[in-house]
Amino acid sequence: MTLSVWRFSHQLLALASSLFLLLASVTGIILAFEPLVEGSKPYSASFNEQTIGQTLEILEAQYPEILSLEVDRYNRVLLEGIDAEGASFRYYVDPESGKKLGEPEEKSALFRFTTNLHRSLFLKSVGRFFVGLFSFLMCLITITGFLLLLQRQGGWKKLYSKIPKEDKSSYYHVILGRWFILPILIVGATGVYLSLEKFSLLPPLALEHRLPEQIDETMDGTASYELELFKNTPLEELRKLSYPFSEFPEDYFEVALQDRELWLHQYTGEALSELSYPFTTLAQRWSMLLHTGQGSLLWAIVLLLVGISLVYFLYSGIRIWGVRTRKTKKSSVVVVPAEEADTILLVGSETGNTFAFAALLQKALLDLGKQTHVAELNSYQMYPKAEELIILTATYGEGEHTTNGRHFLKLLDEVSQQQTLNYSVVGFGSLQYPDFCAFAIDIDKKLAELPGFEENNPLFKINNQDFRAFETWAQGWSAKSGQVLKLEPLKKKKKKRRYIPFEVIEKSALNLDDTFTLKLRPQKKAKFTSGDLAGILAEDGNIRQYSIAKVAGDLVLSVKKHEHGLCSTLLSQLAPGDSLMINLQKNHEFHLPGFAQHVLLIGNGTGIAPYLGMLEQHHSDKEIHLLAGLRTKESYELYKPYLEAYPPQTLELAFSQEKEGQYVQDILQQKASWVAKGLENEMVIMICGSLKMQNGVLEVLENICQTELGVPLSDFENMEQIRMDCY
Ligand SMILES: Cc1cc2nc3c(=O)[nH]c(=O)nc-3n(C[C@H](O)[C@H](O)[C@H](O)COP(=O)(O)O)c2cc1C
Repeated sequence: MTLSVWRFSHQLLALASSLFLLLASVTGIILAFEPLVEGSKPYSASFNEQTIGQTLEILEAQYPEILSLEVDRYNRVLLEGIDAEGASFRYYVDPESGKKLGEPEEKSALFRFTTNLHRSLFLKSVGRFFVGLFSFLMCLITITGFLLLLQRQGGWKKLYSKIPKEDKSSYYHVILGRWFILPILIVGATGVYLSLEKFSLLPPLALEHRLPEQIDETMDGTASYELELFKNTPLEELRKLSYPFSEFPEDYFEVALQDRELWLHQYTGEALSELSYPFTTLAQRWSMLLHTGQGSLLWAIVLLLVGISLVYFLYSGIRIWGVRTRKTKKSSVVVVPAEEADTILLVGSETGNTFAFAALLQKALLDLGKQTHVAELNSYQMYPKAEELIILTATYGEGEHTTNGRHFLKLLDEVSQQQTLNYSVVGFGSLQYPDFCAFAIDIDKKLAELPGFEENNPLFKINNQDFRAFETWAQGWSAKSGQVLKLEPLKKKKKKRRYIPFEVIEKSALNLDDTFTLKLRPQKKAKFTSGDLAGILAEDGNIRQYSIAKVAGDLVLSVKKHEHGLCSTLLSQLAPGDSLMINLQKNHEFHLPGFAQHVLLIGNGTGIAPYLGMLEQHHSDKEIHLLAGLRTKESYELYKPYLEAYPPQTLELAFSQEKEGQYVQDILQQKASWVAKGLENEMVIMICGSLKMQNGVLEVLENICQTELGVPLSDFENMEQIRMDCY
């Protein structure tokens, strides 16, 4: 079965039973306190291997007439009898001294009310039926959830491996799911079992004893505690012992032990009848214990946590579902039929984000007059008028296809187009997964092999739905086609951005590369750190983001002035004393992780900026190396004051426009064995700057890992040892 079927079932079942589950969870939380309250009362005894016989001897010496003796789940010994004044009594006793401990109390009104609600919703049999049904649905929800978890984690072996942090609700939904799946399944299954039993759908629990035809007439006065069974059976084995009605040998002891029931001749101790409990009785008792926690404080606490976790699952599940439905609503407003379109935009998406990118692209293509048809990968068909095919796709599982793209590779073989299609593939993935954009890579390879397809733009991979990277791809497309694709900014969440005023403290002159640095001081309380992003609103209403450094509390950024760059022009015109509004955004993935002791910072051009702050902040607690790619020696002057104030352990500079014509990749390759050793010793490598440089560096790193260590780079990516912020 496919991922989407499991997800659909999981969501549908959860939605259908959400009200019941909420009610059952809240009442379950209250009822989990019952065993805690009961267990805390001072009536429980420790039996210390005491036998039934020893207990009877102690009790018979103190109480003139005993009717029955019962040991309950809390190890409380309940004695029923008639006292010297002829009055009947029923109380807990200490089996070692025979002393009265206290009288059984009635179940509290709160627990009675809640039990009724939990068991039958106050609807008697009808209610019980629904409770049983919903308990069954809860089992199905748990099983489908587990299958989704397996899919997500990439199999059993990785079930407890790291969970990439996406949004908070999914993250904790999965974390709690891993821990509570088994207890929830137990609660659900025992709930179903107890309901079946109440509807007499299971064999009856009562045993059918039969007396033998002949009963020994002996009445020799042997004391009951002398009887063999009582002498040899520990008290903890006993559930209930009922004394004979009279002294006649036809009346017998009724003994219920943990595993069987006996009728004992009251003088000879002969077993007149002995029947073992069938499986159903034991299952009923275990179900009761596991469903209610009665008798086990530890399990009662687990049940309490199960109740709380179920409430959280409902809350987070509804949030996840809401977010997905919103995202999956494909915002493509214009519908161009496949038969009419000259441009085909096919999308592989699971949770809808890629559709949001596709919608922007479709809009931009339509603006260029291209008749753009948008569809899922699985809808691939003949496109009689198409000239161009653009594929945007995510990757799931262990580098696998999205559900809506699972037939695509097969369809490519089966459906042949009449004319040649120019194609471009854009992969959306996450570097937190070992097989980054693997599905896009597969598609790209397949198209390259098939006749009738010609590559228009090379495969482009985007990490973490990075809109800046998508813009870079669009620029590549524009350069190739000679038409400018104008993408509207991605409307992610309609979060109100908070802008904080900063004052310009310093601005360097433009260097040969048209690059300059800005030092800005917050005019209000502002929380940020090196590696975070500064969003600056340009005249066209779009926001440009810059990686920033925090140096002595000030914000430092490096900007390359582009000829037509609205934002970079605006920034280049600032002078000390001017004010600038900045929207600060946390960029956790590009912070130095706490565990890192050795760090290799790799950057080119303006991508060096965040490192200036990291060097200052972590100068004393980490060993930091910097490998920087610049055009000329003069380009270095911009960063020199910062790097001299807090110099890295080693500084390597690659100048692409000087005689030696070096790139950071070249230096990295020269240091291959040092890099490999570092990675083995938990060194963290950070990469900031152009995507071209990032791709080159990743290629060299992959090569180093394979040749020097015999492992893929993804091993280190998964350990969060590779961190990137490229654009
Ligand atoms: C369960 C799961 C598995 C994923 N597996 C991969 C993977 O193997 N490779 C990869 O590059 N990205 C992987 N991703 C990341 C997604 O492909 C990425 O977040 C993508 O942008 C999601 O797009 P969508 O919202 O359109 O589905 C995975 C994400 C999830 C939730």
